[in-house]
Amino acid sequence: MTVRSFGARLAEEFSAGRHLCAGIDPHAPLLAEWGLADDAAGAERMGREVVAASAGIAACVKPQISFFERFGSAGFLALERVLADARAAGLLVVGDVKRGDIGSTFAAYADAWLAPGSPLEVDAMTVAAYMGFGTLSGAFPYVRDHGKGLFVLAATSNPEAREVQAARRADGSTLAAAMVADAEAFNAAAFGDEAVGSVGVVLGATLDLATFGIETAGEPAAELVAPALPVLAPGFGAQGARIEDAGTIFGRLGGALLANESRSILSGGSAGLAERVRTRAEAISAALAD
Ligand SMILES: O=C(O)c1cc(=O)[nH]c(=O)n1[C@@H]1O[C@H](COP(=O)(O)O)[C@@H](O)[C@H]1O
Repeated sequence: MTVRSFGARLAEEFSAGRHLCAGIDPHAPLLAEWGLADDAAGAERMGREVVAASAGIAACVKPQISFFERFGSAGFLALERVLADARAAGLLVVGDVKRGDIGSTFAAYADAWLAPGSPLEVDAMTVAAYMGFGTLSGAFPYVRDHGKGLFVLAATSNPEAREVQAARRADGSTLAAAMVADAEAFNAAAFGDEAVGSVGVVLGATLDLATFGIETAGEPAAELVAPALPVLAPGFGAQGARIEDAGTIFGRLGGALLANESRSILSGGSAGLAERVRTRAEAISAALAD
């Protein structure tokens, strides 16, 4: 059986006009607001409700591992159930695990999150390549042959990002721009004949990307010449960026954009969740269609 690449599955979402990535971040105050206990069962319930509200509306969901990990093994079991629901609903899942390590141990993280049949199997995971892009190589067989994806932290949405990620390497490029270039080079080599690559980057929507040496000028259509670079963009909503401005913020990088909102979708209780997911999904497709 031919396995479809992660990029091909993303391309299908984008063609259907879906660009929202709904975050699953069961913060303690949000669980309280939902009338749920701050325990694994509460986190599971919130996660499964987000999955149900996102199916067919969002392009993907993004569970943040920390909120499950704090409950130990019960939290991991809760996450496994959320992941099973997402798979059954046909939703892409980006595991927000931000893994990074020397190559030999990073490979085991890749086995945990990307190996087909693993209890924690997701479609793509967030990774840190600050120990060198090559440390990610243990994940490449899953990406090339098993339809998996990576999102490499490049210019993150937090205010402290600049001191590290705008720093220049010996070759003159910023660390952030080098991550983008490495991801693009991987995609060109492994997925040159596809519309969308399978290795993407994380670029914060809160940033002036030009100051990180990342060029956004141009239209998304031009970027889709192939393979387009998937961009996971957190920072909308609670961190201050407006989803309506996504087209302006990302320019040519808007073609393969996944816009994430977590707290702004989750806050307000369970009752209005489906409506909040729907309005954010409509707002991001409108912003990128303009
Ligand atoms: O990799 C991420 O998802 C991520 C990268 C980044 O640069 N900034 C960032 O906020 N995130 C994650 O995106 C989510 C943002 O949540 P809200 O600020 O509540 O929308 C959290 O799960 C963060 O851990």
